[in-house]
Amino acid sequence: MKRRWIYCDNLFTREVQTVRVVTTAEMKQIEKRADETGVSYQQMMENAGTAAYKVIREKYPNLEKMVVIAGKGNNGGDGFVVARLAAMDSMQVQVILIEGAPVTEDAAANFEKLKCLPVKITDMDKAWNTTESDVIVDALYGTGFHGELRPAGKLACQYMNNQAGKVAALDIPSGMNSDTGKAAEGVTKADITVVFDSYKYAHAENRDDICGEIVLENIGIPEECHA
Ligand SMILES: NC(=O)C1=CN([C@@H]2O[C@H](COP(=O)(O)OP(=O)(O)OC[C@H]3O[C@@H](n4cnc5c(N)ncnc54)[C@H](OP(=O)(O)O)[C@@H]3O)[C@@H](O)[C@H]2O)[C@@H](O)CC1
Ligand SMILES: [K+]
Repeated sequence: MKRRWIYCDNLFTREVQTVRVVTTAEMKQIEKRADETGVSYQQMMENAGTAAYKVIREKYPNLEKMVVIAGKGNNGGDGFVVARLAAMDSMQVQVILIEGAPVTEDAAANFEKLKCLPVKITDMDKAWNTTESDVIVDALYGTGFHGELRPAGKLACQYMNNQAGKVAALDIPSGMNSDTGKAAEGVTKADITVVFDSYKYAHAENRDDICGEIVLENIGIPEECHA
């Protein structure tokens, strides 16, 4: 795998940092290597959701109500982990399924774990008025997003963008192409984006208006898997 680097000039400290940036295909290779070395896909999802939940709690310590907007892929799976941890912390949690039940094995396993917890699982029509929520977790699309938003996704992004609560995007704000940074019409505007393992090219586009604050989190992938 060809490793690419970009240089970020931190405006506050003028410190120049070197960071790793990967394509979606490279990220899949990294995850595959991690799985082969014993860090299972399920464990990576658990670590991603746990890391995101930790960041959300640190940034917004007085949370009482959370809404998770979930897609049917693995980004949605990360969102189910966040929802579970929030419910176990006695937060009021609502999960809104935008495109029905999860279709990937790992996301489906995490969805099942929600069923024994006091989590409201619903679709958009029966959702709470999320103006009452402190934080909205964008777990709709991550690196798997391509093309333009379809009607259900567009409605969900509009819903997130119109709320008073903070929007925390998992990996990539929904509607942004991971490899090109191209933003689809109606893209989610996040206050914070928690990035898993490596920056993607979308994060290097200086779209603070879409990504908000970008926080990179380790999800337990050994360093040698990136080589
Ligand atoms: N691999 C791992 O183990 C780990 C992965 N992790 C996480 O997984 C994320 C990547 O997951 P992913 O590859 O499942 O893709 P994801 O971003 O959920 O989206 C796919 C879904 O979106 C849909 N879709 C796409 N475009 C669309 C459109 N325009 N309009 C409507 N739908 C559209 C597409 O549907 P389709 O186009 O196939 O009909 C499919 O159902 C990654 O960002 C990270 O958060 C972490 O947990 C760490 C471990
Ligand atoms: K997302």
